[in-house]
Amino acid sequence: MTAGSPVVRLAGVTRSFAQGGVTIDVLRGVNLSVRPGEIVALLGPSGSGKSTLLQAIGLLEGGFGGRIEIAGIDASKLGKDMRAAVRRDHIGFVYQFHHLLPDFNAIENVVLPQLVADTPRGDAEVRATELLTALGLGQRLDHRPSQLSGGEQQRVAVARALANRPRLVLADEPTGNLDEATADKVFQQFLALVRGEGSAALVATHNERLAAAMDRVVRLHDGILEE
Ligand SMILES: Nc1ncnc2c1ncn2[C@@H]1O[C@H](COP(=O)(O)OP(=O)(O)OP(=O)(O)O)[C@@H](O)[C@H]1O
Repeated sequence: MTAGSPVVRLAGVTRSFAQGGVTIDVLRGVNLSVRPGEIVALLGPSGSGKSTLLQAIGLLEGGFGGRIEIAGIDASKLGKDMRAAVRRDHIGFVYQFHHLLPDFNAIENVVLPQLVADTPRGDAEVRATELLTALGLGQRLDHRPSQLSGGEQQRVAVARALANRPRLVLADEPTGNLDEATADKVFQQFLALVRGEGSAALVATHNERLAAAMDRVVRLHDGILEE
């Protein structure tokens, strides 16, 4: 990938689901470019296909039409293993519910994805400690998820998403599960950290106020993306 080339480039991305003999066209030709370091809000009503679009970009499933490029790699025609490799090397995920491993403490949850990416354990622990400390969790490193508040759990999930220095962070309602005050605080920390790391991000949200804090807003409407 050359310096200025997009982290994500979608051209004519489609996705349909067959349900009880009826086909719903959820994505009907989505075009999108995200530049390195750019933080983009993905707005759209419930059921408009935001999660489906993040799944396309996250290379989690097949079944999409059109072209999906991640970090200059045409992922549309890759098999499952190659898609997993692109995902591991370039993408971090934050979900509405944290999906942390319950039997592992905060630092281990942030170390594990780095071990999967062949980072030596010592380096992975240093990185995890730095990220968690930057998120205000320096005193919570050895707490398991059940010993953390909802906001703290989401911050561990943010640290985990950034652990492998992804070029792209995909976030699906990352603070949708938190009360408003906590959501605002966690979201500001998320934005500051992503900006500091220089990662690009695409953040699905219903929240216009959070969207306004990002660099650009795109909206899904009738299966098409509008600026
Ligand atoms: N695996 C599936 N099989 C059938 N239909 C699906 C499947 N996944 C999603 N859909 C349908 O696709 C549409 C878009 O769903 P999606 O979850 O992407 O919307 P969303 O914008 O993320 O919604 P929300 O904001 O409520 O999370 C919905 O009508 C949903 O029912």
